[in-house]
Amino acid sequence: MIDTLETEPSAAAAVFGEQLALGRAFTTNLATHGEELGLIGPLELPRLWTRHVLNCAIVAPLLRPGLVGDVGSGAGLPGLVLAIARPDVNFVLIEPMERRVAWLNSQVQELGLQNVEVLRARAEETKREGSFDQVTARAVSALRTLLPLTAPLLKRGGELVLMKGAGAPAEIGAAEKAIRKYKLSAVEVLVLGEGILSEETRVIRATVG
Ligand SMILES: C[S@@+](CC[C@H](N)C(=O)[O-])C[C@H]1O[C@@H](n2cnc3c(N)ncnc32)[C@H](O)[C@@H]1O
Repeated sequence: MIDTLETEPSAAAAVFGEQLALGRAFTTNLATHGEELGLIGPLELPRLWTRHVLNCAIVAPLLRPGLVGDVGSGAGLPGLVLAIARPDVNFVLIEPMERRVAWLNSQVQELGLQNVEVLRARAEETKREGSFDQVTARAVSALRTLLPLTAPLLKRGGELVLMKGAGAPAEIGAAEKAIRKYKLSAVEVLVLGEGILSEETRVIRATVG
């Protein structure tokens, strides 16, 4: 099915609230420029709104006021989408690729987002260890290799909110050593969007220290 910005309207209204027009504006920009800029594959364009934007936005209620780092933001998923949905939260989008950083900066400017800093860096080279209340990531790497990139960025008591596929429980099993090394507790898989989105979103959530 090819979706439009009107697909799944109740989920869209619930996750974006008053920010819905901005969420749609970002999606339109990404649909228009995403393929030529190498941000989104042609096969993903027909389901950009539901599978990518709404699937990211559904994570918004898990965030709390404070500073969130999004590792490997790429086209802005989930970081820019979450920054739109949660203007009460500050975000640092961490992305090493110049072209993607230029895209993220252009969207921050065009959409007038006041709560976003874009940082061109690899996560392990940011020098922002211990800075963030929460860290998000989506489609960057398997949990075992993602933890060394994300966990050190958190303050003590901070939280990882990592978007994952159906293999999330197996990823946790394979990451046991890293989970111990980074002193993660309350490691859990949350399934979001059940009965609201056509495709549910899975999140691995864990606390550090
Ligand atoms: C497959 S893309 C996913 C992008 C976006 N999160 C999404 O869900 O569409 C992976 C992104 O992670 C970035 N990346 C890879 N290694 C990284 C690292 N060590 N630190 C920060 N970002 C990294 C890449 O440049 C790329 O933009």
